[in-house]
Amino acid sequence: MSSKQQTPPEQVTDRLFATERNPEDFRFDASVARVFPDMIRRSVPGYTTIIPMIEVITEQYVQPGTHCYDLGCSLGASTLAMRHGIHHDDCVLVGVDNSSAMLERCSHYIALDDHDLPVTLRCEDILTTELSNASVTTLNFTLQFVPPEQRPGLMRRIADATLPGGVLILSEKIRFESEQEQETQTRLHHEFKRANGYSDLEISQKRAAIEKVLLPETLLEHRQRLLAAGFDQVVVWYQCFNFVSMLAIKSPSTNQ
Ligand SMILES: C[S@@+](CC[C@H](N)C(=O)[O-])C[C@H]1O[C@@H](n2cnc3c(N)ncnc32)[C@H](O)[C@@H]1O
Ligand SMILES: O=C(O)C(=O)C[C@]1(C(=O)O)C=C[C@@H](O)C=C1
Repeated sequence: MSSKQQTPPEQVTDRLFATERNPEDFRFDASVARVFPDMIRRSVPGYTTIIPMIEVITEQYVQPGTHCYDLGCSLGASTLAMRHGIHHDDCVLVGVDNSSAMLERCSHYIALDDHDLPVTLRCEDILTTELSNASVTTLNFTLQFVPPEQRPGLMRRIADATLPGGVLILSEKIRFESEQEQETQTRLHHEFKRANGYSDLEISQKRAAIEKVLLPETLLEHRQRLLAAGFDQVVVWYQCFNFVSMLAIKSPSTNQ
């Protein structure tokens, strides 16, 4: 998928939840794709730090002649960060998303990005997309939308596809064992949204819309599943309120 155009897609302010609407589960449809850069920047504390760090981490762990995957690539922000961190022209970079509305816009952003490494976009389910020979894989706020019972299988498939010395960058909204901490971190997250111009109505309607589709887990659940899947080390390299990013590493000495 590639189409060169001179102007980027219009930058639109997210007002999707600003007026009263019927309760409906959140979906990555065309209306979300249209406002997504604004929505994710104003909703996810640390997103604007995490994206450039994905470039730094990719640069550190990418291996020549390997595949790099961005699973749930949306408009390609994390894909482009990976692209800028890859300095081997024999690497293959693949972005996967099952929202055609997202991928259509993603292809424009990729065409506008002045960089030689080609990006392959697949409109596929990350649960079944082919993965192999991977040095760096990214799940930047995507696993949280996968049904929990499907998560162990996906983690195993990623770990099996990852070469010795390779990594998974996993960013997620998390929940906390302690009710008190859960309440404090949620309040601070909502304050972050308020500081970014979201009203109480927008915050509460978005909360209701994502309640059944964005299912956060604890850091311990993530860590245990990553280790059980075949990664050797899990490092939390970023946290702001209830949003974290982890690095799951396969030891260079691990035999496949
Ligand atoms: C929060 S967005 C990811 C943001 C993006 N990684 C970034 O850094 O800007 C989650 C994305 O995952 C995609 N997604 C969710 N479940 C998926 C699945 N099972 N297969 C493919 N894509 C999926 C959604 O369509 C959405 O575009
Ligand atoms: O948790 C929330 O309140 C959010 O709005 C988070 C979140 C996310 O983490 O992906 C939810 C949906 C959109 O993709 C943008 C942000």
